[in-house]
Amino acid sequence: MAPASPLFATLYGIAALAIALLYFLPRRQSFVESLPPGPQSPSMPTLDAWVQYQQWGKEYGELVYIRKHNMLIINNAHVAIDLLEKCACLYSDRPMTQVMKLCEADKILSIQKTGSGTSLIAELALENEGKPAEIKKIKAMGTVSFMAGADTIMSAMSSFLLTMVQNSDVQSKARAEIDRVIGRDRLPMFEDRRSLPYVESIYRKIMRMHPALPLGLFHVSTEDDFYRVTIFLKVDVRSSPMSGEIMPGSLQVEARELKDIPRAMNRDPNVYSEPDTFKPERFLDSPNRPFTSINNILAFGFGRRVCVGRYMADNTTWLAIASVLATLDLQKAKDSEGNEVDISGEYTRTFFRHPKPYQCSITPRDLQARDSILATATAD
Ligand code: HEM
Repeated sequence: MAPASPLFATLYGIAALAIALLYFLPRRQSFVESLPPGPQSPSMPTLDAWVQYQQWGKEYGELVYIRKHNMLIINNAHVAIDLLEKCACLYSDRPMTQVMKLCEADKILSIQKTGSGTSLIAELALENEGKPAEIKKIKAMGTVSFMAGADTIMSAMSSFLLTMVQNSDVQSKARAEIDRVIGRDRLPMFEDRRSLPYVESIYRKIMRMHPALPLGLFHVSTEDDFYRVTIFLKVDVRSSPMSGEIMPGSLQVEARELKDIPRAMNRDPNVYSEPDTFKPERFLDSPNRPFTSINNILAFGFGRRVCVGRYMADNTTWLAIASVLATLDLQKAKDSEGNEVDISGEYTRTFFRHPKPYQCSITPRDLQARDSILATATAD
């Protein structure tokens, strides 16, 4: 075949360029417009941040983008599952500031890494086989787990105690269920759990209404990504930078730091009617409830970063709740004239959320309950 003349080659080139421009430019524009909405240059809340985040969720939608801080706030459980679980390989890093590095926080497993398997600890232990110093650091994970576990379970238990003091009718119903199913001769055991739906509902309700970490923990994305936009844009994203900055003209959905807000998700009025009212009965309405998967307890977070201590936390908290209900009577405290002392029900406004100190009365239900409690102290 005869070679094309230079004139034809030039004309073909111009035509191809024009078609490419027509094809790309409108989409580039629509992509830029498709960045999630959010407040412009907001001042970021330091106390009760979840309240402001939830408010932004109401104003801007389930994904709120804070451009100034390069941060996405996720207020909706379905979006959190789509991004943090279904695309977990992209959204499972943790933020690491210079100050954290200077404090050697990059050695703490729960703040690291990447990785491809399901167990980060196992992966690191294998990588560091034969290096005692590194293995020692991996073992230090136990200490971090203790810190992560102690405050969170304490928060759940404090919320439970406060809620029972404020709702003695709920306490009585739970106690009646335990007496009917287990009797009075022994304390509840794990084997009893599925026979105690009302107690389970109380536990689930506490975890829903009072997540110990109402803001969750930051996830950081390691690559650009698109969500609910066309495949065409998805392909183009591969050429865009991973710096986490929005580059002019790059087709990038900004998703560097993500905050999932368990508190907002747990109080989503589209999912829960009267989300702020403590009514465990509502968990009993559908056939499987309240015994659904532990994955439905959003307070434990999402994806590859989901709380590693959640089975321990779930069992420990449930057993403590069931044992307290079986043996103790929780009431408002009384002053010297016999009047009930009011409880403000206020919570701390910081990272770990706890009820503020309040007065209450905790006594054994009766002599039999007292004996059951004392027997645990002498049991083998
Ligand atoms: C009621 C009790 C607990 C609650 C509500 C809770 C909640 C959470 C949440 C929200 C996260 C972040 C998840 C995410 O980023 O998506 C987390 C992470 C973590 N939790 Fe818990 N937790 C509890 C108990 C425990 C216990 C008992 C342990 C250890 C024995 C523990 C160890 C950890 C660790 C090590 C991480 C970091 C995991 C990682 O970054 O890969 N937690 N927890």
